[in-house]
Amino acid sequence: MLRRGRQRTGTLDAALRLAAAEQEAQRARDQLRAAIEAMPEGVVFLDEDGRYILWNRQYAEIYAGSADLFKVGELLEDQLRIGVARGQYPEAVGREEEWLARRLALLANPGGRHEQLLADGRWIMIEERRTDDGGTIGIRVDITEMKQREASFRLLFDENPLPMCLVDPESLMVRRANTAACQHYGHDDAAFRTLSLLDLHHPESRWDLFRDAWGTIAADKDRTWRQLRADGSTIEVTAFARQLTYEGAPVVLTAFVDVTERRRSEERMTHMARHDPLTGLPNRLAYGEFIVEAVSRARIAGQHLSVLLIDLDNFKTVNDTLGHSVGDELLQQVASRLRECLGDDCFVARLGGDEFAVLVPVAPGSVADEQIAARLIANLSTTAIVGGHQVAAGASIGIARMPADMDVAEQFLKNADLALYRAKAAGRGTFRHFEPGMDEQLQRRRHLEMDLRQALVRGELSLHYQPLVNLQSGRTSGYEALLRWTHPERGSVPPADFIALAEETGLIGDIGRFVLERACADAAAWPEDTKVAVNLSPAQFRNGGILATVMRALERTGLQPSRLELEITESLLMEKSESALATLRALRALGVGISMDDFGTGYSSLSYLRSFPFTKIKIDKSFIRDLHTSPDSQAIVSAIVSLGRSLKMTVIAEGIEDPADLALLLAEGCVEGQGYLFSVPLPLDQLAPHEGDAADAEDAAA
Ligand SMILES: Nc1nc2c(ncn2[C@@H]2O[C@H](COP(=O)(O)O[C@H]3[C@@H](O)[C@H](n4cnc5c(=O)[nH]c(N)nc54)O[C@@H]3COP(=O)(O)O)[C@@H](O)[C@H]2O)c(=O)[nH]1
Repeated sequence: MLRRGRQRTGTLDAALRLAAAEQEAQRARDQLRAAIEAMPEGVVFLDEDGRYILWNRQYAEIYAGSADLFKVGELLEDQLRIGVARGQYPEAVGREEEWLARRLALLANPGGRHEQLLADGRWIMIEERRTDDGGTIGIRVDITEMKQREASFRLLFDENPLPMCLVDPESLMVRRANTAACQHYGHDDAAFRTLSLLDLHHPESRWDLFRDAWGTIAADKDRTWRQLRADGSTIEVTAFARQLTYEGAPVVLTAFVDVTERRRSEERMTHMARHDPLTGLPNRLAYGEFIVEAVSRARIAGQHLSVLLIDLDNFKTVNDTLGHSVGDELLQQVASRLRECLGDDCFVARLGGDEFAVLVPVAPGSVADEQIAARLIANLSTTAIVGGHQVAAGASIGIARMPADMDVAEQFLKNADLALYRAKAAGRGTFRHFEPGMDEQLQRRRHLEMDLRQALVRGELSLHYQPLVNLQSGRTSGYEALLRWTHPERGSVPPADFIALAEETGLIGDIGRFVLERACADAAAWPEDTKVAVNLSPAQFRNGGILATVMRALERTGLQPSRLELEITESLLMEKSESALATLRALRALGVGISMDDFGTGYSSLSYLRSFPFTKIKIDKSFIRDLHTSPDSQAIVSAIVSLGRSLKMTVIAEGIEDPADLALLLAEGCVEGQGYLFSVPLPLDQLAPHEGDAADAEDAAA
């Protein structure tokens, strides 16, 4: 009884222990289930044969297409087969057995991760591991969003028209390059993967990459680099870099914008802004900048500089007579000659028009600047063939020195300009140094110019007339028209003080027209046999239109062309201008008389007499002034008178003041005379009756 009782008690205990153990196991299973249900991933437990033990709701949701068949003890392999049959795995379609074999092999050797595409488009990442009891725990993570992001990135990267690379931030090796990068650099993707960012850099600018520091680039800083293409050509790119993670590793996404063309056009624009397009020389702007820097450097270093301001003597004539294209070609040739003549240490620029400037470093006390100026003048004076014509540019040069003349850049050119003005006034083809006081003279000249511009408008210009007397008959054969300027404050301004200024400033055009029209109009009222002589300056020929001006004056006033005499000087013929000679011939053909003024003062007067058939030669007053006391002057006057007779040209002597000189001229047979002995130049309303005055003077000479 007791034994049976003990047996019963033992069985009960065992049953109780079992129940308790089962309870414990159930509690553990419940806890495990609760734990895996709380996990966001799908979780599945399989036994050592690959049969289902446990899975959570997320797992069932992922495989909703076959979850109805999930049962404890069922083989995962069977579920996979059913899933394949139901079309749950698109990657298996058409190669079902192969897919299953691969999947089961992964299941049999768990430990890694792989991805799986489901029929509804979701991507699942599977990670399987062995458990201690030989079973398997499987984790399923929905990576659909990540896969979409990756696909978008790939699309953005691969299809991007901008060249892009993924670069390893440590080694700078290119991990991937997109199609645009392959096309742009000329490397294929495989070649790219063997290159580092340094290999893309131009050897001379590799330092840029180090200087920019990769860390700085990665910190969203954009840089412009010089790089090389596969064919060796150089390009300039702006690189945009951003740090990101690619396939689980940090990379720097680098996009390159090719700025080669933009840079080139910027360089072209900068070059154009600072260079003269015609000659390629630096322009006034570049010169101004250069001189400021050079002066400040020279001041610090105690060096000396000279500015040579060059103005071409014959440019305007070439331009006006041969046309602008010849003028342009002349400027180009001058620029080449300047480059050839000057050393590398000289800076040459075209400041505009026919004005060039050279900056020359000189040793203290040296006259190297003068030697250069002389060399340039000699070179530019030699004839060149321009547009099929023989042309000598000729040049005048103004020199200013630093620090001798000043040490401020702005004053440098101004002083050279003043010196240039002096060089031109000295007859051109020469150079002059700046001298203190020049500025004051220039100011005076500018004021005079301003007043002269107003003179015509305000009616301050008028004509005086000086008789031209027939020495044999004593009759007044005509009058020379001489310009007079009466300024309200300056008073009477002599022509010698303003004619040259009018020529240089171009005002001679308007003034010359006024003189011609006034003189023709006044002469039209004189007796029919009385002529009028009008002075023409070479500048009126250079600017063209003189023929038309004369014709218009004759037409408007009705004066017979044969009653007009134009006085020209040798300087016009010295210019050897074909067009000036052609104009003279046309005027002569009209019937207008042409008189050579100041004869004997030029260098080769006789040769000019062959260039053109003058109607009259006027012996310069310098030979008449001392005629009766100078045997030399007598010989010259005698020669000119006989020359005129042989060439059938009337000879007139100007500046007759002394009756003794008149007597000698009469004895030589000089035809006409002019001078204070007969009359000073007078206003129209004070002209004496023609015949009386001259006869009186001749009586005095007898
Ligand atoms: N292009 C133009 N030039 C002109 C015009 N009007 C004048 N001029 C030129 O200016 C120069 C000075 O002229 P001006 O002061 O009028 O002197 C003239 C005469 O007054 C002077 N002269 C005349 N007789 C005597 C004399 O007996 N003695 C003496 N010392 N001087 C005298 O000579 C000047 C005339 O010279 P020329 O022209 O050579 O006959 C002068 O070069 C003028 O040509 C103008 O409208 N246009």
